[in-house]
Amino acid sequence: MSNKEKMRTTGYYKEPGPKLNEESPFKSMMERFQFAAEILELDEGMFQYLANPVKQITVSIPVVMDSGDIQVFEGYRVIHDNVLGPSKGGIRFAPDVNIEEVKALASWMTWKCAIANVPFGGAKGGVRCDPKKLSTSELERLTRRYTANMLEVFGPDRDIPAPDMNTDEQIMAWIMDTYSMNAHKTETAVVTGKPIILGGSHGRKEATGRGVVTVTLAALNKLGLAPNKCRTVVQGFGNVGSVSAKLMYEQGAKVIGISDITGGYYNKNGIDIIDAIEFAKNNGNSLEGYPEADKITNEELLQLDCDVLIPAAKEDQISPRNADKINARVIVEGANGPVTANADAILEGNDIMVVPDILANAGGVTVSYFEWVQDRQGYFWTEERVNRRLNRMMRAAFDNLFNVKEEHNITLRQAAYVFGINKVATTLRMRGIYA
Ligand SMILES: NC(=O)C1=CN([C@@H]2O[C@H](COP(=O)(O)OP(=O)(O)OC[C@H]3O[C@@H](n4cnc5c(N)ncnc54)[C@H](O)[C@@H]3O)[C@@H](O)[C@H]2O)C=CC1
Ligand SMILES: O=C(O)CCC(=O)C(=O)O
Repeated sequence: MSNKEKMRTTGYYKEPGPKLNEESPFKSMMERFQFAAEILELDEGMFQYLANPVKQITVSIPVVMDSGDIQVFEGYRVIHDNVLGPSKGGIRFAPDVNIEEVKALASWMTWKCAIANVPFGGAKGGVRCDPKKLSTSELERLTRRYTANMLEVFGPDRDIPAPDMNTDEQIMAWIMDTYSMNAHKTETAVVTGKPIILGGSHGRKEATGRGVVTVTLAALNKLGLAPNKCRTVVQGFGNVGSVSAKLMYEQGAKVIGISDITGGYYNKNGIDIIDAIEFAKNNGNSLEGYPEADKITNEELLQLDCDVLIPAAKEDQISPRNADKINARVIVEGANGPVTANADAILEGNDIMVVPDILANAGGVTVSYFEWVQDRQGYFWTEERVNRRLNRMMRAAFDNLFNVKEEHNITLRQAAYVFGINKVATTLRMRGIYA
């Protein structure tokens, strides 16, 4: 049976047709998985094992709102796999998050942890809510109730959440506290991305953006481009985007475009990113009204003529709809899933190198691993040590995948899936779970 047929039997593969959502992250993930499975000649049992998450949990989260009314939210946690170790992955709060999206994000975490060489499986969580419409105390009650519903799932040796879109160190602190109250002891290692005072790690907040820039520099080196000659565009100005923009700026790159949910901001002479970060900080974390650049749309931003494009907002931003209009030499995926699977070939055909998400944004989970190690040892590292080790691990991961790419004559994304899936499959065979 071909892998395509196997996917049909599990319902994962859908023939292209009018009902198909061509920009579904889960579909993108499965198409790339299928390609790698064929190269690796995975047998059917292994294919089925790795295609299916080990656990999918959906919970109802009743919250007493400030008005006194009860509102019920839906929350998810998907454990894709725990073969390499306890499962690991962020939690996002967003109005449109759903179980299919969380399933894709959880399996990306599995391959990402394998590539980053950290001893974790993959998981992801989400709560369907609009955090901007919640007061701080509503957000706290929501987070604590979600955590209470996940007490049997989370645990420092079982499943360890972290921040993702619209979640931050305060939310991680509430998760840690709720879990600890129920465990009757302080359990810092149950979650990463915490405030430093609660056992967080130096450098975790900046880690994802820092890792993005490490692999960007490695990619530019392969292309023979000097960072200080590169016009850079960054989509998204949250945790990942703002740090990536700042570190590229500090490398001497001219950052000509930045953006957030309010739109794009373009200045052909380059934007002072330190100034833009300060502006957003004093403007409710928003770039709206940023005076030092022209306002453009997010769509126009993605099509700017540049050397480096870092999509660091959300999934499905570059698809066949606009892939042909991308004018970059290299795309470095700060976000998870910003390029859809059916845009890959268009970008490749236009000779645009793509550094895939499961490599490019692995700096976050790498420093989360450092945080977990520090919490368990009760011994904390300096920021300099964290950054040095992060840089070394990201560079090693890039070089490793570049070798796989050259060996098989495939793209860096295909190399990432081939390496990640092969590592998990090999471990699984050795553990004997599959026997
Ligand atoms: N925070 C982390 O450590 C990691 C995050 N990621 C991924 O990076 C991406 C961004 O995450 P964070 O920076 O943590 O989120 P965040 O919530 O801090 O920032 C998201 C940013 O994207 C902007 N945005 C949202 N929708 C947009 C749109 N349609 N167009 C343009 N901008 C838009 C928001 O305004 C905000 O500036 C997500 O895909 C996330 O899964 C990946 C690895 C780790
Ligand atoms: O830091 C972590 O554990 C996971 C971060 C995350 O959710 C991701 O890499 O997508």
